[in-house]
Amino acid sequence: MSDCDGSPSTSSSSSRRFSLADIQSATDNFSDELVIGQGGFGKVYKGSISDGESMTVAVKRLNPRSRQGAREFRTEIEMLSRFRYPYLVSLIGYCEEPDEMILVYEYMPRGNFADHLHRSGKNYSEPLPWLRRLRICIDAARGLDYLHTGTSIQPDRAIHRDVKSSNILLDHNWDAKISDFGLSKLGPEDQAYSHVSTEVKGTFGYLDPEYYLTRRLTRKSDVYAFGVVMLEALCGRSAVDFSGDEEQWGLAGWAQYCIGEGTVDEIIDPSVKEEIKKDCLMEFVQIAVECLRNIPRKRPTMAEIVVRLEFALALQEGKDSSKIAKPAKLDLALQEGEDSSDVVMPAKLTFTRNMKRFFLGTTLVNSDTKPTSKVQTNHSSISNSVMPDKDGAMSNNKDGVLAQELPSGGQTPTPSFKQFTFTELKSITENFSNEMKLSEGSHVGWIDEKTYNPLEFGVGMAVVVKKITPNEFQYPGLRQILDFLRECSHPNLVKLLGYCTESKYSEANNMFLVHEYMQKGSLDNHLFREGAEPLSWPIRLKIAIGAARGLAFLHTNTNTNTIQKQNMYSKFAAWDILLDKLSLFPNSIRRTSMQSFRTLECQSSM
Ligand SMILES: Nc1ncnc2c1ncn2[C@@H]1O[C@H](COP(=O)(O)OP(=O)(O)OP(=O)(O)O)[C@@H](O)[C@H]1O
Repeated sequence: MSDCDGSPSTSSSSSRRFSLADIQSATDNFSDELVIGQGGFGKVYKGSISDGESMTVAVKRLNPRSRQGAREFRTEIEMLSRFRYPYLVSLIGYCEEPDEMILVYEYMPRGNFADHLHRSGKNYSEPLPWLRRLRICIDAARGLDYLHTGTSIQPDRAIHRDVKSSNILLDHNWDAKISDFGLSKLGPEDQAYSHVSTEVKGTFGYLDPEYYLTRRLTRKSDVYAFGVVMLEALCGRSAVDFSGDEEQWGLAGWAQYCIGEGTVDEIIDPSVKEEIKKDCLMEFVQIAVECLRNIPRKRPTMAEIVVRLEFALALQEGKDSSKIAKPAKLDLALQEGEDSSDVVMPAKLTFTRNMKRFFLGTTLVNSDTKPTSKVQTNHSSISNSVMPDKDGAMSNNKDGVLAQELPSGGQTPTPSFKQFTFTELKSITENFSNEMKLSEGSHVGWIDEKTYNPLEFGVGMAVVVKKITPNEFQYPGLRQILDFLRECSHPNLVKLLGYCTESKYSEANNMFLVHEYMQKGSLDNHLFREGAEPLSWPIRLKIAIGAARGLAFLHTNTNTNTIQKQNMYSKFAAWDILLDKLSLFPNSIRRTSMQSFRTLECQSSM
């Protein structure tokens, strides 16, 4: 497991570097009147920066006496630059000068969840209704699920390590986001249940006892802490409270005792007690109890918690419980007596098949993404002169679609993707040979997993090089497409690795996308192909769950409007679901012949 406590670079492309003068001007020279919070790192100020127009921000200034500060400062920048998601607080920038370390975040006007639950702090006005508490828990669980699951472009996953109600911040609409990543740890993608031995860190009251005893940190430590947050939401008590009898000091222990004794009613926050529907309460308490299980393996995953909390919400909202399907256990393997953490969802959606649909016919949400009169609709009007040259630089032709939409200087708009040269693509696909052809416009090839450099047949990672015709990409333009694809980063979406726009070396102004190769082809092959080995029911269920997750992500998290979100696919079908080699066929041969690749891919949607 890699450790983010090293010294990651603070020069993040996605965060802005501020001067001390900028920050002083934003906070009225760190005026005490603008202090909105105080944590272990230092004071937090409300400020205002201008970036064309003025924006309210939260400014966290390291207290020079904080011993952990420098390390946490770098971890926070590293983490928040990698993981951007609606349920994680956004880092806007930072300031690093000889005696100053300052972080600048989006401002969350309703402060933290803890202050509302425990009725303290400036932001507290009146008790939060139960529905709001439930929705906040769901948002926070989504943020943690994303952190645990990783992104497909950024292969790292992470453990937050300091989940608590004061690290759940609330925006104007009461939407919740996870904050404070200073203690987080990065972990590799391929170890679902990885652990690392660390110096024990976190906050008392939320500390996973197993981690405390063994120093083995896993994602399930976050799950434990999240269970404590759920109990805080239910009981309106702090995780640690020394004001009562000794047995009540720690909320986790006390609440579990009461639940076990059947006296949970006595510890529910009186201000919400009458609001909570019985079946919702039962589901909620059951999830919390499972989060607090002694054996980390037996705790649910954050993904499962999200689904079950959504079910609890549906019950609370009065949906007829007989008509709501109780969520199937995501960890099917648990039903089969295996470790739920090792369950791999083998299904991923392909979403580049008909990209034009994602953009055409509707207006994009961002004002700067709206089609302009300069956008040409006749693809023959895109000439070589507006495409990047061999080094990716753009011409100055201001009338061209791409010239107008790519940043000046031809900087790669999506640094997470590799910009392949056409020569590299030729090398990867053995000169686009028939031997390497998967389907019309798609070739398979091999690259180095780390550098993405071409490798010889069968060595390294298999990828698909897919041709995109001008008809597909001319509207809304390359930059839009790449921005969109960068957003489409989810474990259940086929992972995009890079692209190539060297049109003058390719025929007909095509561009190319390079994405991971899903070795087992599309689902229809396995369901309908004559002679295909039947898929077992648990596998079908896993595939359905994986595909549903991919769709849910496309529907809720991409920067498109509602109509687009609901119409990502005109006809979603089995060939949009691709299967990889993981877990589906555990004994499959690692180096499969091209013939069998092609047999499986013959009806693939790529
Ligand atoms: N982006 C933000 N918008 C609004 N308020 C914020 C923001 N970030 C932090 N705060 C406020 O400042 C408080 C202190 O934040 P900080 O993350 O430094 O500490 P903490 O998590 O409460 O404690 P510790 O750092 O010791 O774990 C938060 O609880 C919150 O009330």
